[in-house]
Amino acid sequence: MEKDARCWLVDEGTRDPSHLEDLLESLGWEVHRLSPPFSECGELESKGCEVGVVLLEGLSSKQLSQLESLMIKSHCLWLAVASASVMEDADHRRLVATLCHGVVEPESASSDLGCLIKHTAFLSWLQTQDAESRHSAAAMSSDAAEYEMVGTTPAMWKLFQTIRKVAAVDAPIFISGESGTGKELTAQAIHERSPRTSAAFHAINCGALPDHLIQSELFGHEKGAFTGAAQRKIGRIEATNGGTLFLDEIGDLPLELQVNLLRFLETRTIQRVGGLEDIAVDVRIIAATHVDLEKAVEEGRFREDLYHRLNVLQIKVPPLREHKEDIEILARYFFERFSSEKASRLKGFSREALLVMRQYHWPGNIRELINRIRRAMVMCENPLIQPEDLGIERRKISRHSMSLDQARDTAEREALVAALGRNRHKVLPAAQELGVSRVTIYRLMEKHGLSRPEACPTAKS
Ligand SMILES: Nc1ncnc2c1ncn2[C@@H]1O[C@H](COP(=O)(O)OP(=O)(O)OP(=O)(O)O)[C@@H](O)[C@H]1O
Repeated sequence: MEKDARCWLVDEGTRDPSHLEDLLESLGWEVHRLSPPFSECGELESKGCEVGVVLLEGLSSKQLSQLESLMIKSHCLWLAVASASVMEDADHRRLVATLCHGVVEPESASSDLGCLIKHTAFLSWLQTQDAESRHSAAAMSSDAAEYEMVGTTPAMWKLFQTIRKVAAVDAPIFISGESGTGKELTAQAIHERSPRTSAAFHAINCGALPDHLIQSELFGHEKGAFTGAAQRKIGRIEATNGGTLFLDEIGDLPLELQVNLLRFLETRTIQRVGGLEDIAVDVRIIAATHVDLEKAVEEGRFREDLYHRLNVLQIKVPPLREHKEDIEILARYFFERFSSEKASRLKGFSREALLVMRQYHWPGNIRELINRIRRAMVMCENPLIQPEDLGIERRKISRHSMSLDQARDTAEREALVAALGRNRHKVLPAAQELGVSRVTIYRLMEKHGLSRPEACPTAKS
């Protein structure tokens, strides 16, 4: 054992006060003692200890609760030395069950502690490495952060690349995708990267407005145009002059208004309700729907000519189940974003919660993920969010059986996607990380149907 292995030690025991310290030092550990009051111990990061040992003996309940807070705040992993009689107490039991990675009886510490602390320190080191690579993956997706869109998978890189391309031109865009996948966010990202960025971005949900209001909402009206029109009203299209108008749920636009919208797209002018004047307006239209618009055209519910006018450029936002490898990074992103709402003892997600999130089908996509995480952050009573806090019923998790080959394939694909994501889809560093050749990476990408983006989007391109 190298001498620079450092550990914390809490030992207020009534037995031989230096027994554990001597033992740890004889095993090659540099021991740093923590003594009450634990609330004054400050941050524990300074000494570079990866692991801590707590003797659960001789601590008052106040000291125990201060110690618990200290352990939650610390970044190291903890081991308990506790006798069976101490473990009969519920508070001691909870501390061990929720915050410790191992427990040994005082009598067997001399024989068992050495091995346990070595393994725990190694686990702590692995976790630090993992956190760093996740951190750098998040930093690498800073292009995405520019749109406030998170994602490191090929599906999301493709989306970011398309956003950049379509932002540069001024044609209408049609965004399709299931509810909650990020269609509005995509529209906003396009606007922000387009030459129209300094003008307004307005979003209107065509399905949320009653038919009699939507015409005046979109086109405005003149004073006295109809009963109740006491003032002239500027419509959303006119108010967006110079900018981008996002028409969500375009499939719900009544047929007569589809005619007016088509006219606007063809002439670039509008008429307010009750007005005769043609008003020139320069607005880029981005439309979206989560229903099959082609089918609506076939069934005569949507005008074919308007469909073609709107459908010049297409973007499909993938459902969350098609980029499951992003779930963990999205979950951690939203956890940070809502961290002001969380209980102070909450530290993150348990492995089981992450696993359940990966297995779940996410019919409500990213919106559902956000809602479940916010709920879990409020409801959770442990330091780590558990599957039940997320409210995902186990029966809703796909539990289809898998052969060993399928399981290997899934693991291979996940490792590949994660390595490419962490390395901005550059093959060489991903190959080095996975310990394989570039040729193998290309072969695996082909095998798993992963295409490499032509060029990664950059923040200032
Ligand atoms: N890639 C992403 N990264 C971070 N947040 C996202 C991402 N995609 C979507 N969101 C968030 O998910 C929520 C739902 O997104 P959005 O409203 O854009 O979906 P939508 O497809 O337009 O939904 P609907 O069809 O119901 O109108 C929003 O809070 C949005 O900020």
